[in-house]
Amino acid sequence: MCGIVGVVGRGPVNQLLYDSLLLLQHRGQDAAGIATAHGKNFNMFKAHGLVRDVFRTRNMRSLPGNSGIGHVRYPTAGSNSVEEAQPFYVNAPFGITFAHNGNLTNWRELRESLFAVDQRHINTNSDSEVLLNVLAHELQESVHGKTLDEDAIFNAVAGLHRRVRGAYAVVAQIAGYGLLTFRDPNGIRPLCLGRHDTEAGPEWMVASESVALEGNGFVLQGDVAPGEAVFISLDGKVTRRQCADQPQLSPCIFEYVYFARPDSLIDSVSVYGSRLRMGEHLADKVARNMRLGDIDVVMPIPDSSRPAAMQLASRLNLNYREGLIKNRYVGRTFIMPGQAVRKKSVRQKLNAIGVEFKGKNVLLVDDSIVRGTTSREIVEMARDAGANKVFFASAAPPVRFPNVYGIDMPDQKDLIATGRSDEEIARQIGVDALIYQDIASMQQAVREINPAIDRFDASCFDGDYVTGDITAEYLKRLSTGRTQDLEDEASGLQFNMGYAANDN
Ligand SMILES: O=P(O)(O)OC[C@H]1O[C@H](OP(=O)(O)OP(=O)(O)O)[C@H](O)[C@@H]1O
Ligand SMILES: NC(=O)CC[C@H](N)C(=O)O
Ligand SMILES: [Mg+2]
Repeated sequence: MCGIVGVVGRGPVNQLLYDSLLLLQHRGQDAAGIATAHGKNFNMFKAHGLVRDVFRTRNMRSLPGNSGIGHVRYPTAGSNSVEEAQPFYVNAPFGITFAHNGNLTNWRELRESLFAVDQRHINTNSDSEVLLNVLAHELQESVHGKTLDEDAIFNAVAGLHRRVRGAYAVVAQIAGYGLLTFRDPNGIRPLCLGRHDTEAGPEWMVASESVALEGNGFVLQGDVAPGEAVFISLDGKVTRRQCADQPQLSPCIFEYVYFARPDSLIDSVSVYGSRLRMGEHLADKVARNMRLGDIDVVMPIPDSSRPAAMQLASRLNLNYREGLIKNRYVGRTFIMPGQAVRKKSVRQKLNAIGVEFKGKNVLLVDDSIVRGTTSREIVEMARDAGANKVFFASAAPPVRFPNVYGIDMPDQKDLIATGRSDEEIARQIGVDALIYQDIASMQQAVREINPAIDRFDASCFDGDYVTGDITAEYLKRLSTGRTQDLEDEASGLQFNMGYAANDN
C-alpha cells in the first residue's frame, strides 16, 4: 500500500509535501520521492528509506516550485529497486510526473502492447511505469496536435480506464498545465481532496488519506469518486469529471482493518469508528464461543488492534491492559520486505510486561493474522512471561487468498490460514483458543457507518475479486511472478541508471 499526495499551492510546496509524506509513512516504508514543478521544469528526488532519511536539506532545496507530488512506496510489483521508486517521469507529451497507489492486474499485457503497438519502452518491472505510459499515450492521442484542455485530459483518463484493470489512485503533473488526479472505477484505493484558503486564493491538496490534509491545515472536501478525475490548473481552478462507464464504489476493506491510520476518513467512514465496531462484533462472537469467566484480561497487540481490543473489552466488561510495549522506532512489520526481517522485527518492536501475564488467562486481540509472524512470536512471548492460558481473537477473518490490488501477499502458501481449519491455525500459533471475526460482521462494521457502500473488495478473505478478471491461472502465475521480475531485471533487457544516495 503506497501513499500519494499532490499539491497546487500559492508558495513553495516542498515542505508541505515532506510533511504530508511523513503523515502517510505507515503506507510505505521502502522508498520515498517528491517531484515539484517550477515553471515548465520538474525537479525530482527519490531514494530508498523512510521519509526522514531520504530528504536532507540539500534535497529539499533542490525542490522549488508551487506545485508538486509525493510518494511513499510499499512494493507490490517488480522489485524494491530504487529505479522503481516513485514519482516516475516521461518527457512526452508535455512532460508528466506521476505517482500511483495500487496494483494493476493486466500490466504485463499492457507492457507488451505499449511496446508492440504504441512503441513505448518500459524500463522497469513496475506496473506504475506501465500505467504512466498508458496515460501518456492516451493523452497524446486525445490532444493530437491541438492545445491541451480539460476535455482532452478527461478523454485521456476515460481511455486509460478502458485499457487498464486493477487498483489505481494516481497523482500526476502535466508540465506547465497543472495537477491531474484520478481513482479506478471501483475506487479500490482511497483518494481525497482538501482545500486551504490563503489571501492569494485557495490551495488544493489530494492525498491517500485525510490525515495528510488535516495535519497540514487543509479542510477535507470529500473523496475523489470511483472513476472520477480531478484537474487542478496551476492557478488553482478545479474541474472534475466522471470518466468511467460503470463506476461502482468497492473499497478495499483491508484499509479499514489495518492499512489506514485510525484518524483518517475514507469514503465517509472513520477508520477508527470502523475498528471500534469490528471490536464490538468480535466481542459478540467471543461471548458466543467462550466462557467469559475464563478470561482475566484483554490485551491489544500494538498498534493497529488497539481500538478493536479496547471496544471488545468494554463490551464484555473485561479488564483491558497494555502488556505489550512497542518500540516506537521500529516500523510496521507486515510491510517489511522478507520473512526473516519481519520475524526479527516483531521481537524488536514488542516487549512484554511480565506482571500483566504472570499466572493470568490472557485474551490477545489483533486486527488480523496474515502470515502468522506476529501472532506466533507474541504467543511465545506471552508464555515466556508466565501466562496461564493464551487465547487469541482476530478482528478480521482468516486471510486465505492472495491480494492483487496493492497488498504484497501474492503467494497463497505464505498465508497461515491456507488449507487449515481454525483449530489447526490455533495449534500453529500455539494458543488455547482462537476466535476469528466473520466476513459478514467485518463488512457490517464499516457499512454501519456508511450504508451507501454496496460492495467491498474483501478478496483476500473471500476470493471474490471485484475487477472480475482474476482466474486460478492468474493467481498461479502471480506467485512466481515476483521472482521472475527479479530475474528479468538481471537479464539486460533494461537500461540501468544510477541514483545518487544520501551518504550521511
Ligand atoms: O500475521 P502477520 O503476517 O504477522 O500480519 C499481521 C500483523 O501485521 C500487522 O502489524 P504491523 O506490525 O505491520 O503494524 P501495526 O503496528 O500497525 O500493528 C498487523 O497489525 C498484525 O499485527
Ligand atoms: N502498494 C502500492 O500501492 C504499490 C504501487 C506499485 N504497484 C509499486 O509496486 O510500486
Ligand atoms: Mg500489528
